[in-house]
Amino acid sequence: MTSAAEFVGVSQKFGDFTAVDDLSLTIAEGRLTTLLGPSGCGKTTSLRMLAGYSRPTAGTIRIAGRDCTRVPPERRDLGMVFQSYALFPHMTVADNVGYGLKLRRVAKEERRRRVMETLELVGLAHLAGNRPKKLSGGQQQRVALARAIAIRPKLLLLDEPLSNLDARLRVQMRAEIRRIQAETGLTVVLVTHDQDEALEMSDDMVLMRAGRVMQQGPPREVFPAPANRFVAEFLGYENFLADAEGRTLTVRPENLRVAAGAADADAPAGPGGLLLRGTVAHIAYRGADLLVTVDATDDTGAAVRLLCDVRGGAAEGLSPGGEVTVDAREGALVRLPD
Ligand SMILES: Nc1ncnc2c1ncn2[C@@H]1O[C@H](COP(=O)(O)OP(=O)(O)OP(=O)(O)O)[C@@H](O)[C@H]1O
Repeated sequence: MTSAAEFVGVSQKFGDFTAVDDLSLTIAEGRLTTLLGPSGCGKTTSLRMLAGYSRPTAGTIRIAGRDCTRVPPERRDLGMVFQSYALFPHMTVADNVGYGLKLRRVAKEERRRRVMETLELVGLAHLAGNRPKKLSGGQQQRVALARAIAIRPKLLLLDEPLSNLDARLRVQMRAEIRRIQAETGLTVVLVTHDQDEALEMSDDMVLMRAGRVMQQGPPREVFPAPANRFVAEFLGYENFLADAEGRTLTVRPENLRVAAGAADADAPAGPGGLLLRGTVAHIAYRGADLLVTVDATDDTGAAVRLLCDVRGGAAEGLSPGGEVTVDAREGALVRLPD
C-alpha cells in the first residue's frame, strides 16, 4: 500500500499540556481515513499539523514521501474544508471554486473549464453565478468541497465538514463525499467525533484518546473487535461484565435478548454464550425499538446493569420490576484484554 502521508513520532505540546503524543500513522493513498475520538483527543491538532497550520514540537510529517514538517501550508498541495465553510461572500460560487486555481496562475480558459467540471462533480453547475449567502447550508458545503478539490490536491483534509448540517442532509452528504472521493481517487483525511459517520465513510479509521492512537483499521475489523474498553465504549458497546474466570466481556445492546420470566430450558444461550437472570429497571420507548435496562448479577456474583435494545415485537410481557432472562450468543460476546 502506497502512503500519501505519514506522521512519524509526532508530538504537539501547548506549554505543559501534550495535545498529541508520539503519533505514528500512515495515511494510505486513494483511501478515506478518519481521525475519530471524543472532544479534545487531538484530532484537529493532528490535522492542522498535517495541513501545516501548526508545527509539531517533535517528529516528522511526510506528504507523498517528502518531509514537509517545515513546509508552509500553501506549498503542501492540499485542499481543506473546515466546519465553517469560510467561503468568500463577495465572490460568486464559480469564483470561490476557481480561487485556488487563480492563485496558482492557471490560465483563464483552463480555469473556467476546471471550475465547471468540479461544480458538475458536486452537482452545483446551475448555481455557478450565485453568491454563497443565497445558498442553503448543504449547497455551501458543496461549494467549499468543490473549492478544495478544484486544485486537484494530493490530499483533501476535512475537519468536521458535516457538523453544521441538519441530520438528514448530513447522512446524504456522507454518501456524496464517498461518491466524489471514488470518482476522483483522492486521498481524504476526515476528522469527526461521530462514530456512525466514521463507520459509514471510512476505509480506515483511527480512534484517538488523549493524543494517542487507541486502535486503527477498517471499520469492519475495528467494530466487531474493539481493542480495549475505551474503544468499546466509544463504539457503543454499553454492557461490560465479567465471566466466571473474572475476565471482562462486552456485548452490544442489540445483541442481548430479553425474555419475560425465569430462564427457559428450551432457550439457553448455547455453549460459551451468556445467560443471566435479572429484573427490569426501566423501559425507554424509542419508536421502532425499546431500550430495556435490566439489573442482573454476572458470573462472579457482581451486580451489573445491562442495556438491551429490543425490537418492538420482542418486548411482549416486559414491564418495570418484572423478572427476565437475558441471553446472548457466544459470537456476540467480545472479550477485552485486562
Ligand atoms: N493553541 C492551543 N493552545 C492550547 N491548547 C490547545 C491549543 N489547541 C488545542 N489545544 C488543546 O489540545 C487538546 C486537543 O485539541 P484538539 O482541538 O486537537 O481536539 P479535538 O480532538 O479536535 O477536539 P474537538 O472535537 O473538540 O475539536 C484540547 O485539550 C485543546 O484544548
